[in-house]
Amino acid sequence: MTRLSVNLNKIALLRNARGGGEPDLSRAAQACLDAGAHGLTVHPRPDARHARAEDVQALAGLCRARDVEFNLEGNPFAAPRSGYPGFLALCEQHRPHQATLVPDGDGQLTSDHGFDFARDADRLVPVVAALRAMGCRVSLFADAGSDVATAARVGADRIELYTGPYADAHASGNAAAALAACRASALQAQAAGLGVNAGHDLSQGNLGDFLAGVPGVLEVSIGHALIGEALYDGLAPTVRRYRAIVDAASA
Ligand SMILES: CC(=O)[C@@H](O)[C@H](O)COP(=O)(O)O
Ligand SMILES: NCC(=O)COP(=O)(O)O
Repeated sequence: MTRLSVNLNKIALLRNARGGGEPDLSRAAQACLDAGAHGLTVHPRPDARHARAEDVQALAGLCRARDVEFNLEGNPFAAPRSGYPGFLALCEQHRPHQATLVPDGDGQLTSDHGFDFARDADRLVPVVAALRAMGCRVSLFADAGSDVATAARVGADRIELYTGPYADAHASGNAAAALAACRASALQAQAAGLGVNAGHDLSQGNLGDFLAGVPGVLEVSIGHALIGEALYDGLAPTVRRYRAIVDAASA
């Protein structure tokens, strides 16, 4: 069964544009859960452009109260700074159910690659161990075609396949090769004992084909397209449509 985690970064981005409290992240979170989202995701960035440390606290509490998964994303190697205590500190304070590690540079517009496992494996080992000791499931952002089995050797529970290239290929009408690469990496990860999540630029237009082509995806985290589509159709109806897609793929 594939679970839907709604990423709320873009609600926070809109709120921050005016510096006040609207749109209210907790209200949006409640609406997503009421409409059937299985969990919530945020990816606070060190520049605090969208989700912030106080949002992490609020959403962690809400997810605990609603007994749903809270997925916190971030780069464990990014330096703490004013307003961003660092990814491990956020996990230590708020204990997300899942910590998804993403190797973003500080200045990146958005996530655009997974870990280089040959280079990063050694320094991931203590980080993964520390997060697991906090009780977090650990997922590592991974490119299709990378050496995903290494994620098991560093102690991770899951990988999250970076689906940006698949989404781009789907938009240009020729997703077969990108989908085959995701499928091969998912099978490789599963053979190594890892669970497989997926995310980035998934949308109502490409999600069904993705789930039909990649077996056993446990969770998709979706934000940018979902929040954009919700501008036209409303947040609750949009979440319900995503739920229908993941439910159909899981049937
Ligand atoms: C890991 C991933 O693909 C998402 O977290 C994505 O990075 C969303 O972040 P932004 O909303 O900052 O683009
Ligand atoms: N992990 C991916 C995520 O949380 C959402 O990515 P996007 O849908 O905002 O591109």
